[in-house]
Amino acid sequence: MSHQLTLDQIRRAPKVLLHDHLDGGLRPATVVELADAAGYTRLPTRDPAELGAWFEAAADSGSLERYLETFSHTVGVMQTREALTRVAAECAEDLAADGVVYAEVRFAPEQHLEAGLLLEEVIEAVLEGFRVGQERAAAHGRSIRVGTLLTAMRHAARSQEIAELAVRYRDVGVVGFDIAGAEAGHPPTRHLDAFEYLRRENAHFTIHAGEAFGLPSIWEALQWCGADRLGHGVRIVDDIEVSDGKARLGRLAAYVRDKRVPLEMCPSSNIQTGAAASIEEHPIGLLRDLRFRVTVNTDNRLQSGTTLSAEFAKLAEAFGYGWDDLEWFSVNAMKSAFLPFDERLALINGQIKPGFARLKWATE
Ligand SMILES: O=c1[nH]cnc2c1ncn2[C@H]1C[C@H](O)[C@@H](CO)O1
Ligand SMILES: [Zn+2]
Repeated sequence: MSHQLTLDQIRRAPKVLLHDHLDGGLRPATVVELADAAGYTRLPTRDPAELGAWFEAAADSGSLERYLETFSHTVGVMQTREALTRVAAECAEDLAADGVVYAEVRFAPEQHLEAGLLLEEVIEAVLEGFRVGQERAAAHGRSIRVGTLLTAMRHAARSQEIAELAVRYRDVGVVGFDIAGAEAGHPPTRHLDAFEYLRRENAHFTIHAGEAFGLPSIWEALQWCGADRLGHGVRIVDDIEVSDGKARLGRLAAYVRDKRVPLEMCPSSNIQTGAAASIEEHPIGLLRDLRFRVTVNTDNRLQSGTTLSAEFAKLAEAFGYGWDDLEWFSVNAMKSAFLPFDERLALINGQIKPGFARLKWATE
């Protein structure tokens, strides 16, 4: 039974993706075409293959700050309605082609105002793109549902405004809110007003925390801000001591596990930013063994040259994961989605479990 799963097999599994940035998932060829259309001249190369390699190499910096610098080019070419709609449509199509059946994709509307769009126009262009992409995928026999998360940048001061938009658009495709950007020096409590507002509105949010910065950031995100999920959260391992094969959880780690706080882990991204040393040493192995509510994600497919299937393939190789593990991660992710409970259940029982059952049966 314990044969190594291939990338091709994994692509056929019904997967769930909770942490994927719209401006970190463009096709390299699209970046080049959009740059040409907009007269954007700062790309390091106009050759799509070279550009893809450039993004990966530049993001492979060992520092979150330098990793984030690569976004100036993707954000730079995503300043018109047409560009935003195209990028969102291709995102939905690419995820569907990779076998993702439910995705939450995030972006920061405030970064797309350089050519004069209003925040509302940015959001509507992206929602339209996801609608088009889902339709195109369905026409190719691929079912995908995409929910949108609105991100506010943690170094900026627009989180309240963006949180209000997340609530305003919640019945038409926006399912939650997030903060992202450089973590050190920008604690989530700076945006407490926005989080308190969202809680009063019964809205959902996740916070990038415990990626470049350690336990205090995770503690603030959960206990001050009230985050439903943690973006990354890898540093929670700093509160776990392993000796003689036994793990001892500190109070924060115990809280995260006891409360079933979903961890949106992004293995390849963590290696590029220095949050983890290698796939083999990635905390996901320990956290999965300890039954934290771990999910597997891409973060930025362009900067990491990855797909959700490729992330699972790397984990399968490093930790010997098989279908049961992949199903566990997928059900974990679906349980943690910002969708109504009945819709989550319908996806678990209608698509994820039957899909894995078919794959297990076919490869027995
Ligand atoms: O992993 C990340 N940590 C913090 N910020 C990130 C990460 N990946 C992308 N971002 C930033 C850069 C994007 O421009 C922004 C919105 O998607 O979010
Ligand atoms: Zn992220």
